[in-house]
Amino acid sequence: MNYNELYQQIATKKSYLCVGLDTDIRKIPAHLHKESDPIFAFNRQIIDATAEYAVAYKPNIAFYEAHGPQGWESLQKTLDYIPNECFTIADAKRGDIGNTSGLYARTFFDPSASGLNFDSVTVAPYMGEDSVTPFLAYDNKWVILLALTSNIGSHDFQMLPVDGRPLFEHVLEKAITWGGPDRLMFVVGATQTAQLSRIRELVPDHFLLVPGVGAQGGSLAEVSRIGLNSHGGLLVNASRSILYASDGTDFAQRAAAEARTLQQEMATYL
Ligand SMILES: O=C(O)c1cc(=O)[nH]c(=O)n1[C@@H]1O[C@H](COP(=O)(O)O)[C@@H](O)[C@H]1O
Repeated sequence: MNYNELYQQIATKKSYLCVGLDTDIRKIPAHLHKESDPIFAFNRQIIDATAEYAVAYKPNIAFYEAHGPQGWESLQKTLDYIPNECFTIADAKRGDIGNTSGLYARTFFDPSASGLNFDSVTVAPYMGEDSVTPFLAYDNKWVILLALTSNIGSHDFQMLPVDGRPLFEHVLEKAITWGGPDRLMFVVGATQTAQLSRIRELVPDHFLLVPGVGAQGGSLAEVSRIGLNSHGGLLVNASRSILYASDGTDFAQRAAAEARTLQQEMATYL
């Protein structure tokens, strides 16, 4: 999916909601455990319930690969089920020496190799340019680079001063020389709004993937006030607050209600 198609979808749905498919077998409703593939059975109903409110879906790969081959199968079926108009994110946080990154890119971007055909993958910047550029070698595929993450550990390295400025600023400045706003996005945690104006100064046109509203307590209002640009420019993710709004047979209805509440708030900011 390209930049304009993504923006068009945001404008049409009046939403920049990304539903995170962090599907935890221990948290899904008991009645689904009798299904042959409980994870897919859960995801299918979540996708059906939220697709009118969401522009993107983000399966977190850990929740699938933890189950071995059966988990990869659930992931494949889930990806194939996501409506075509929605942007898809493999939240895998990969990155390694060049030839290894090349194989990670094939895993998520080359259906003839792996069966998977994601629009984007999350990548860690720590190993530098040659660990990131193999993901940029695929047409119409995106890298979503970790810039300033939502967790407390973000202070350990990302906020460390380097030449008088936090390390994450150097990551942003360097990375925009590798890919433009049509190929590269950045992860910025919703808990990091104190840094968001500065981030928007450095990358005014790039999309930001913003996780951390809902269960991690980030403010959609604050993120939107500072982070939106003329093309939307944000994908705001919520996972647990949508997926596990109920653990009963009404889980999909409750997920829809959560997604709708977020979408309606987003519509007021667009
Ligand atoms: O890359 C991510 O998506 C990510 C980056 C980050 O800084 N913080 C963060 O929470 N995430 C992911 O976003 C999702 C957040 O889930 P909830 O807190 O349940 O909404 C999880 O899949 C995390 O792995």
